[in-house]
Amino acid sequence: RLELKYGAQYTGKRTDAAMNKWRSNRFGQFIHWGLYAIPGGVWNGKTYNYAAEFLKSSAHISTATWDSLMYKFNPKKFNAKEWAKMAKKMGVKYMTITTKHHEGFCLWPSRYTDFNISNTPYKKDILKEIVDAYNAEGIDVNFYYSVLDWHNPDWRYDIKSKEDSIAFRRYLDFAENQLKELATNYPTVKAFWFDGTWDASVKKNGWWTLEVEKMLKSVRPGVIINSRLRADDYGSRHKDSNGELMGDYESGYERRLPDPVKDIKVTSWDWEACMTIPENQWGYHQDWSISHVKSPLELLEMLVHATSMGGNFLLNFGPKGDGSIRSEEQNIAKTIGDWMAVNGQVIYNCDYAGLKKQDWGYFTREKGSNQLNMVIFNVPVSGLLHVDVPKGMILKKAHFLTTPGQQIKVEEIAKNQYLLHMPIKLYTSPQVIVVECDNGKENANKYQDAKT
Ligand SMILES: COc1ccc([C@@H]2N[C@@H](C)[C@@H](O)[C@H]2O)cc1
Repeated sequence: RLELKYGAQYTGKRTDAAMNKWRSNRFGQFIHWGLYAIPGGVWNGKTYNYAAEFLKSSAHISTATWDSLMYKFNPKKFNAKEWAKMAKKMGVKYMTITTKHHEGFCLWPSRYTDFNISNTPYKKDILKEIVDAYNAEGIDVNFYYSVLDWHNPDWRYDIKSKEDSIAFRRYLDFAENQLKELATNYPTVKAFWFDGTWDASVKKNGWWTLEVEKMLKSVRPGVIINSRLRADDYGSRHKDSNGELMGDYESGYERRLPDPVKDIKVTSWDWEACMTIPENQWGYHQDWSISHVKSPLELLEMLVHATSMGGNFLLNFGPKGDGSIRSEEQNIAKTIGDWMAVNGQVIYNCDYAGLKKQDWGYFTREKGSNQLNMVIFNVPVSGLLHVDVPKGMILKKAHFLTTPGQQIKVEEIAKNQYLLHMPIKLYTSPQVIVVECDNGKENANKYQDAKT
């Protein structure tokens, strides 16, 4: 083991109230909103297929030209309460919003740069309106903050000269001041989601990433920091040079999920996957026909998949420049919300159940509960759901969550193996079966292994 000054500050999962709440939330809404939402991926009549929040670079737009979009930011259809109501109906328990994306434009009236909401026609502190509206719906709010900043002249991708190190040190002070401002002026913030930390300049300043983590936790005790902020003494990111996870949860799953078999080790730490609805658009893009757009059920399966592996799922919305929410996103919020209203108990406060992944779907389990949840996406033509249980676990009664009176047959077919007999019919949404189980009891070993 290496002696590290800027490595992981602790090992294992945090078990304080703030982290327990973050973990039990499970389902969150990501919001990417900034100047990039105004052009929405189109510039001088040309549509750029790359991620809309990167239009400045994909269309080779000068910083002066891009930054003048600030004078056009005046979202006439913006209504924070409507956004929050939609999110509530979708069933999210938290929301993470881009306070500042790579473009450097700040949604809050920062003292440390004029490139912020107060110098737009909108003028008002739009971040405060959003935080207050979501908190009023009982939804926790977290802040996304990009360390990478295309606007600030002191930003550096690498440190190659004395000038670079002097300028970048000014930049790090600027960023730390902004973060202190956010943690101080928005006291209900629960977590910080850092992005734009992959460049050499940041990797060479691991000390700063720990200083920021400590500062935020002193200004806002209990606040939660993602691993993506952190670099250690040797520039190792997310996990330090001893392989220990830095920050409070792993944030390496972006537009992808851990494999239920190959990546089963993620169940031993906290993690979150963030996901776009199109293949790769975080900010609003006018034309979603350029890629696959995930269906509500595709996204719902990802949420269940994440919960089944002990992780959170952060689903991204990209509001338009006028503050309205596109119909595809409204539809997804409604469809997922309808399912969550009935079945949310198999997501909220649920975790990895400790059983082997089966083809028909996912297991989840509420901490300490003797109830096993089965969420079925792929109904087998036989109607027989195979379940392998860990030694000493016994399955008893089972029923669909929505029809507790109607028993589902639980058949023990071999040692630690069961089949549940699912009525064969057309199902048009994911089915939930709850199974009463006993642990720690040895089932009579009435099955012997074949001699081979
Ligand atoms: C160079 O690759 C990327 C990919 C995505 C990002 C940003 N991270 C996501 C969470 C979005 O904010 C996206 O713009 C930045 C650089």
